[in-house]
Amino acid sequence: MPTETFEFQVEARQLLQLMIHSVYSNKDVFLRELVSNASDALDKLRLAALRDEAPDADVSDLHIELEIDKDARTLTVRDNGVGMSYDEVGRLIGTIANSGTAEFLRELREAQDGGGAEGLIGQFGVGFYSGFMVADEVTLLTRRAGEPKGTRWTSRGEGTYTLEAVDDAPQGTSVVLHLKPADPENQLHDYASVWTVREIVKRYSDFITWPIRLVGGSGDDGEAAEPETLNSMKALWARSREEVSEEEYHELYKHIGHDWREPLETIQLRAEGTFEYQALLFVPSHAPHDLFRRDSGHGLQLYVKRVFIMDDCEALLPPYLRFVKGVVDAQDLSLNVSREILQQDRHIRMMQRRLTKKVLSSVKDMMTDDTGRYATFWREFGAVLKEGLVTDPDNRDALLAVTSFATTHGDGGGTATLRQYVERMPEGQDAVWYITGESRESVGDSPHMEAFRERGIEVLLLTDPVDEVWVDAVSEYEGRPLRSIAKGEVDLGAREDDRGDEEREKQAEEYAGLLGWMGERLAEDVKEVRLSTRLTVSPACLVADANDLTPALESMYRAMGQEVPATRRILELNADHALVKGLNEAYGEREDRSDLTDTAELLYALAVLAEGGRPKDPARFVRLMADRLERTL
Ligand SMILES: Nc1ncnc2c1ncn2[C@@H]1O[C@H](COP(=O)(O)OP(=O)(O)OP(=O)(O)O)[C@@H](O)[C@H]1O
Repeated sequence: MPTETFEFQVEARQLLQLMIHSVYSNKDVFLRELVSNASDALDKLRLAALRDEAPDADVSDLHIELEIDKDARTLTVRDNGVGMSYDEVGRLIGTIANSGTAEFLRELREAQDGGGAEGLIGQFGVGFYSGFMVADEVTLLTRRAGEPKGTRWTSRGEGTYTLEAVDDAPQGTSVVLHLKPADPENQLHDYASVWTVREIVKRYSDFITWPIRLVGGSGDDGEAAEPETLNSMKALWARSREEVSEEEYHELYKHIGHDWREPLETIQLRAEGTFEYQALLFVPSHAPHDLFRRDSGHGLQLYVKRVFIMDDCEALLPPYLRFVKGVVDAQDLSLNVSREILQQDRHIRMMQRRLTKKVLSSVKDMMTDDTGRYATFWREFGAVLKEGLVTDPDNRDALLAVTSFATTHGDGGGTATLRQYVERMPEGQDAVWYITGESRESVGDSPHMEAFRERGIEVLLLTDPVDEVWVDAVSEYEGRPLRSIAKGEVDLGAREDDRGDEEREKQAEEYAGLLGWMGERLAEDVKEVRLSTRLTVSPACLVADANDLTPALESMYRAMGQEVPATRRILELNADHALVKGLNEAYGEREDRSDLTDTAELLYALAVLAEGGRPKDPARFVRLMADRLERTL
C-alpha cells in the first residue's frame, strides 16, 4: 500500500494550532500524556490476555521505553501494548472523536484570552497532540497485538498527515518526537536530556504500574548507559496516606481523571475482612462539560488485585456521584468480571453503599472544616448531588445535611443550609419555605414572594431543574414541613396591621360575586379564583394546589415523553390592588360584562407573565392590551 496523505479534521487542525502556538506554559506535561497513553495500551493488552482474547500477543515483558537520541534530537516513547490497526490510527489519531470538541475549542479560546486554558485541555482527550508542543514532527509506528502488519503515521502538525502500511513493525506503539530546539525562556526544556526526562517521569508518572525504562544515555555526566527504570510503580491506593505526598496523589488523579488541574478532595478507604478492597477517590475541582449528558463517563476505574479491569465502572457509585474519579482495587473478584455481573453482585452493592457514605461524609467534613472549598464543591456539583434526594432515599438525611440553597436571607446574595434556615426560624414559623423557578432573579421578583418579603420571612430559592423533582419527594427536614410559597394556601400568622377575621369575612362576601363569575369565565385555565394572602403589590398570581404538579415539572415530564394531564391552577387576586377593587366595583354596577371578561382574561395573563410564563395566546393578549392602552390616551 502506498503512502497516503490525509487532511486533519477541521477541529483537529484547530486544536493542533492551539498546541503548537502553545496554550500551556508548562510543556513538560506532553510526556505524561504519552506515557499515560502507553500505560493504557499495556493495561488493555494484559486484560485481553488474561481473558484469552489475545492468543497471538506477546505479553512476556510489558513495559514502556523512553529512548533519547541526542544526535538526531529525538525522543521516542515506546510501548509493547495493544497497538492500533491501520483503520484505528486513521480514526483515533487524525480526528477528534469527542463530540464536545467544538464546545471545548470555544471554551479554550475564551480561557486563553483569560489565561486559564491549561486546565481545560486534559478533559477532552487531546493527549497525543500535546507532542506537537515540543516537536516539529511526530512519527507514530504501531502494530496491533496479534496482527501481522503495522502502520506508520507522520505529521508536522500543519494541515496533513500521512499513513503507510509497514511490514515489520514491533508489537505496540512508538511515538518518535523530532524535538524543537530547547527554549528555556518559553519553558521548552531540552527533552533530549536524560536529566530532564528522568525528572519529568519521577514528577508526573511515578505511580504508573508498568516499568518506564530509559535507554540511550551515554553513561557520561550521570546519564544512564544501561536501561534504567525511572518509576517506583507503587500503586498509591495500596499505600497508607502517610507514605504518599499530596503531589503524588494529584498526579494519579490527573492520569485517571484526564484533568490537568488539582483535585478538590482526595478520599481514601480501605476495607478489610471478608471482602477486601482499597479505594482512592477524588472530587475534581471543576465539573466536566458533559456532566449532564447521559453517556458521560462514571469516573471510577476498577482494578482486581492491581490489574486494571475497566474504566467508567458505573456499579461502584450511584449516578448522582458520577463526577467522582478514582480507583477501586478489589482483592476477591474474578479477573473475568463483566459489567453485567457487577450490577448483580452483592459485594459490589455493599461496596457502593460504603463508598457513597464515605464520599458524603467527606463532603460534610469539607463543609465544616473549609467553607471556601465546600462552596466550590457545591457550585460545581450541587445540582448533580441533589438528584440523590430523589433516587437514594437511604442517604437522604446525609444528602440534606450537605445541601445548600440560595436564600433571601441577608442581602439576598448568599446561601443557606437547611440547618441554618431552621436555626434562625422565628417563633411561630412552622415551615421551611421555598420557591422553585428558572433563575434567582425571576423567582426573587415573583409576586408569590411579596408577603414573605414584607414580613421578612426567609425563602429558599431553588433554581436547578432537579429542584422541581426532589421537592416532590422530600416533604420535611427534621420534622419541619418543606413548603412552596407558590402552592396551597399560605397562612403567615397575624400581623398587627392585618385585618381581623371579621373584616376578612366581610371582604370575602364583597368579592364573592366577582370571584364566582371570574371562575366561570376562566374555567378553561383555572380551577378557582380566590383572594390572596400572599400579595401586597401585584394584582394577581397563580398558585398550585398542594399536590399539583408545577408548570415546570409538567413540561419536564412532557419533554421526557410522558403523558400528563394539564393542571389547572388557582388564580389569586389582591383585594387591596386598585385594579382588582375597580373590577369588583364595575362587576357590581354593570349589566353588560363583556368588557369585564376581557379584563379578567388580561388579569390572568398578567399573573402568567409575572411568574415568567407566556400567555396562552400572545397575539390576543397584545390586541387586548393595546386596546386598553389606547383608551387611556
Ligand atoms: N500508545 C498507544 N497505544 C494504543 N493506542 C493508543 C496509544 N496512544 C493513543 N492511542 C489511541 O488513540 C486514542 C486517542 O489518544 P489521545 O491521547 O489523543 O486521547 P485519549 O488518550 O483518549 O485522551 P487523553 O489523552 O486525554 O487521556 C486513545 O484513546 C487510544 O485509543
